[in-house]
Amino acid sequence: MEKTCTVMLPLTMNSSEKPQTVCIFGTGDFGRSLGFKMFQCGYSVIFGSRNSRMSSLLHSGAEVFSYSEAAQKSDIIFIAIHREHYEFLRELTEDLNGKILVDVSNNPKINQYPESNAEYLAQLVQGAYVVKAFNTISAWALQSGALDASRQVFVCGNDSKAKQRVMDIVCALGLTPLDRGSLKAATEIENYPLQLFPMWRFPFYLSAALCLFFFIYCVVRDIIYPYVIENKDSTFRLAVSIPNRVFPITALTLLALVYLPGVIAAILQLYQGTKYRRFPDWLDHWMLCRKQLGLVALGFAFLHAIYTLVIPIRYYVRWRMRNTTLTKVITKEDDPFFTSTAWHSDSYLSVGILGFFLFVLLGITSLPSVSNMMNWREFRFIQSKLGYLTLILCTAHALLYGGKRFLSPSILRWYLPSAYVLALIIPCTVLVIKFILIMPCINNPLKRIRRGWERDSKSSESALNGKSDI
Ligand SMILES: Cc1cc2nc3c(=O)[nH]c(=O)nc-3n(C[C@H](O)[C@H](O)[C@H](O)COP(=O)(O)OP(=O)(O)OC[C@H]3O[C@@H](n4cnc5c(N)ncnc54)[C@H](O)[C@@H]3O)c2cc1C
Ligand SMILES: NC(=O)C1=CN([C@@H]2O[C@H](COP(=O)(O)OP(=O)(O)OC[C@H]3O[C@@H](n4cnc5c(N)ncnc54)[C@H](OP(=O)(O)O)[C@@H]3O)[C@@H](O)[C@H]2O)C=CC1
Ligand code: HEM
Ligand SMILES: [Fe+3]
Repeated sequence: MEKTCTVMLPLTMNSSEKPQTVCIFGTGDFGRSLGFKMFQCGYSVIFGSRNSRMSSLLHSGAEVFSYSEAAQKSDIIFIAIHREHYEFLRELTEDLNGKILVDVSNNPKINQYPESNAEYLAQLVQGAYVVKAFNTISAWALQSGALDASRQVFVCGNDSKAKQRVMDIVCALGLTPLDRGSLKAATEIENYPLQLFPMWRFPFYLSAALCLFFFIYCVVRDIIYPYVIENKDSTFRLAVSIPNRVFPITALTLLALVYLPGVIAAILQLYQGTKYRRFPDWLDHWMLCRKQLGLVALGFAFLHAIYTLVIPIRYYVRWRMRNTTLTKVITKEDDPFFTSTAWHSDSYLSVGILGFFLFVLLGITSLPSVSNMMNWREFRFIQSKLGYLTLILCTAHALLYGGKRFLSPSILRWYLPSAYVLALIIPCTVLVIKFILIMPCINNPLKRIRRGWERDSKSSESALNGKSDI
């Protein structure tokens, strides 16, 4: 669960105290916005600039000096300048000695330089304490106050006192500081705003691949097969029928893939007899993007629910109903009511609706504002226990929908079973393995491993004991 770490610090300055003076190098977009925000929050702001004339763009009360003069007036300096222009700071080494320099810079490309901008700044001005911060907050957001995106400010630096000073300022501006450790973390912090939804990439590509596969599969079975065998044009199915197969199948498969890494992890832990060995990278990454996988699955389930709503108003469905009724009337054929069929239809629909309800509940509890109100046990109860219940209900929905036809040879077309049969493979596998894992004879050793017990250390211990006995 991703919880934000909020460092609790006093937000306001004591009004009887003299306002703290901060210095900003650079009167560009970011420098001006940061200066304005700090001014609003009670700081006294001075700017260092190549041109020490007061600009009309700066807030009233701001003072502008040459870089060298400004540096002498404050012990904390924000460097709101692009990295390529840092070189002149070398000449100010004396003025900047012992000062805290806050590097706010970003680069246009990931890993553009061998070292991070903050480390480069630390090399240029050796006697200063460099802290990386604020690069994830945009100038526009600072100025407009509309911090719609993240309020998190990643901070890193080698000097803890300097870092704390910067974090105090972050808090005073109403933002959330996140301590990322030493200046070595600057590369990662600088790459962060350049990444485009990194945790969503795997779920996105996976769902696109699944959709494409099932789409082609359904086109072959439901459009090409009737055309080749009966010369029937079923292309109209491309609009609703096939999407309403592909989307729920993708949703169910993705939901199962949310719970698959958990069982693989449990099997690995049992096999290795310890929880202290790292999972392989692919499994680690998979575990970390389960939330995103789950939310993409929820999106597809929503599409299925909406497509299902329109079934009764479809021309094809109404035509078939009219046609069946007319045929029955003409042939004077009886149309008996089968309670078992009614049960079958109602039960798969009801199980689907309940599954969908729990699915939505999982989605709601993944909202930070909701998950922040829950403790760890409550969150795990919903995500893990109710999550499995969701998987059981959705799998049962598809199984019941298949009903008796499920594996009958008559539904094979060119030896291909219905798409939902394929869709059931992963969910059923996950549920069967989970069922085996929760059996006491397997669950108990697993629980012990998770509490820190190690099989190897015990066997090596007993081997040692054996040796000492000899
Ligand atoms: C709509 C939707 C929304 C979701 N939202 C969220 C969300 O907001 N946040 C979220 O985290 N997930 C979310 N998920 C994903 C999923 O529900 C959770 O990850 C859930 O907790 C998985 O349960 P589990 O029982 O499989 O795994 P877990 O119980 O988490 O773990 C499975 C196994 O891995 C082991 N394990 C896990 N981590 C470690 C570790 N670090 N070291 C050693 N062993 C470890 C456990 O001991 C256990 O054996 C969402 C899913 C859906 C469908
Ligand atoms: N804009 C944004 O939303 C964000 C910007 N940042 C970072 O903040 C820093 C400043 O960005 P931004 O304000 O947008 O950029 P601007 O181009 O608007 O401002 C850069 C400032 O650097 C100063 N400067 C010093 N030396 C030179 C030089 N040789 N040539 C040109 N300018 C020089 C100038 O100030 P003067 O004329 O007073 O000397 C100039 O105004 C960058 O490192 C950027 O990555 C980080 C997060 C968001
Ligand atoms: C509001 C809740 C739901 C309703 C009313 C509902 C209804 C239906 C209906 C009517 C069908 C048959 C479609 C057809 O005949 O073409 C169907 C099929 C199916 N549903 Fe649902 N469903 C719901 C939720 C879900 C959820 C949450 C999942 C799983 C994530 C799911 C997975 C499936 C699958 C896999 C099929 C088989 C698709 C096929 O091959 O045709 N459903 N559902
Ligand atoms: Fe989480």
